[in-house]
Amino acid sequence: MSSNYDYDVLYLGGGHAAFDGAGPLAAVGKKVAVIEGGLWGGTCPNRGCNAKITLDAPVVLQRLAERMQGIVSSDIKINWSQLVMHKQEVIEKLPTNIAAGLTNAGVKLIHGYGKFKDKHTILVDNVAYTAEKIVIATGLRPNRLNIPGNELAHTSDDFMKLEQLPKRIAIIGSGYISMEFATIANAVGAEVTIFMHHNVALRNFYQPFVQQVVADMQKRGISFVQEANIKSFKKVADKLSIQYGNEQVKTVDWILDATGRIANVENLNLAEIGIKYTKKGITVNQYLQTNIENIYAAGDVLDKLQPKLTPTATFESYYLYKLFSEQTADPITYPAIPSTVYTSPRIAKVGLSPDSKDAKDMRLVHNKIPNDWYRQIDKQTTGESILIFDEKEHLVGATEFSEQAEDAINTLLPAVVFNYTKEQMWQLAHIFPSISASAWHKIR
Ligand SMILES: Cc1cc2nc3c(=O)[nH]c(=O)nc-3n(C[C@H](O)[C@H](O)[C@H](O)COP(=O)(O)OP(=O)(O)OC[C@H]3O[C@@H](n4cnc5c(N)ncnc54)[C@H](O)[C@@H]3O)c2cc1C
Ligand SMILES: NC(=O)c1ccc[n+]([C@@H]2O[C@H](COP(=O)([O-])OP(=O)(O)OC[C@H]3O[C@@H](n4cnc5c(N)ncnc54)[C@H](O)[C@@H]3O)[C@@H](O)[C@H]2O)c1
Repeated sequence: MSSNYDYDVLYLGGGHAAFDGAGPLAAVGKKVAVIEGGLWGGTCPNRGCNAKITLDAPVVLQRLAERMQGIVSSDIKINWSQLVMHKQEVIEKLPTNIAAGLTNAGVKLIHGYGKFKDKHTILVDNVAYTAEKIVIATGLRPNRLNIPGNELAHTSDDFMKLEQLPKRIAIIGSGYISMEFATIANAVGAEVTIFMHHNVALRNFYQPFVQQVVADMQKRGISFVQEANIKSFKKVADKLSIQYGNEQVKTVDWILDATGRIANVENLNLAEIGIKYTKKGITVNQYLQTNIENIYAAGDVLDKLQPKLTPTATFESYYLYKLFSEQTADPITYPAIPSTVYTSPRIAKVGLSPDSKDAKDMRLVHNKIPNDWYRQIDKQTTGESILIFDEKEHLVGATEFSEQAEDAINTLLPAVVFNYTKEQMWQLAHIFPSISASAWHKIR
């Protein structure tokens, strides 16, 4: 431990990028503090993953009942205000639990927004905290379209707190948040219109699968406006109007701006102490180290190629724990990071995409999900997967759209990350029947 500073490691921001590594680091004897201005746990538990998936749970039930129509009563209606209350009950303990976990591990918690005073000092409400190493983990915030009337639009944070679901909802953008929230709002009964920037939704996912999910959403009444070119939002009596395209107008009750998220790099005095960053986030080397030797960064706030997701933030936080506790001196080597869009059906993927250049000469196995007996038990009638094998028959990529795509892809993750041989694959005797047994049956 360094004697010159208050702490060995000080994290700025209290999301996954900080707390997943901060606890273990304190547990091995380092003096650690975390500064958080908002809720402990950051975006994922409070206004991201955990909150969103709770709102999605009755959609899954509704779809299941719809498929099992005739066997069970299919008329499942979702009570939005009860659902939002349930979501709140599920997530409201999380910040306290995360804070308690950190405190128990020996981490000092400092509440407030911090900024750099110098390269070893963070100021919170004019109180100085010094550390040998500082990790910037301040995450992202919602982008706001730079158009007249943008103050009339809302964010994903606002959506999840709505006490009543508005009747007509416009969603700007067609990325993760747009597609997931449109699915939920539509299932609850709202009339949803998605205004696309260009003509491609979920651009980082395998488009033939995305198109099938879009077609399903359209069948359920969600409208997609391509190349929307949004010009302004206006308030007209108690409604909102959207000016877009070629003098076109759409009247709605509520607008969700889901045009991406931007890095929290302002108000930290980064420029004053010379830390390099771009508008995509903080610039780091292969050790997650900024251009200032003792200052690191992790999580969504990084300018990086990896997806800005919780598993990435957790992996980076854990890497810094190992680096700071001298368990590694190696640069960070990212594993394949899986990702899911929680539409219904979902789209999930890991590793190589079927349309990538690297997959061109590989063996691609195309499966129709409804052909699998296990998916027939709840009458799944759509869904496909593509598995990609290299010349040594290692699984190097998998992508699926189906009701349980996230579980199918998750279960295949070790085969992709650890390059399992056929023999190793046979060493895994999965519980049967299960989604794991079903997914692994296809790769052995
Ligand atoms: C609606 C939504 C749904 C999502 N769903 C998923 C999902 O299903 N799966 C998935 O993997 N990912 C999902 N994500 C992404 C996931 O939430 C993020 O990748 C993850 O939270 C990143 O963690 P982080 O620690 O880097 O940043 P954050 O969790 O954003 O934490 C940063 C923290 O820093 C704090 N902070 C900022 N500035 C300061 C300052 N100056 N001083 C002190 N504190 C500061 C903020 O208050 C915040 O708590 C979702 C995101 C959103 C918005
Ligand atoms: N299931 C998950 O893992 C999950 C869910 C939600 C969010 N997230 C994370 O949060 C991030 C932010 O989500 P997001 O959906 O806001 O971002 P996104 O990058 O996924 O999508 C942004 C969308 O906005 C569009 N857009 C950009 N500028 C526009 C403009 N001027 N007019 C109209 N459309 C415009 C883009 O074309 C794109 O469709 C994601 O990238 C992801 O990292 C993950």
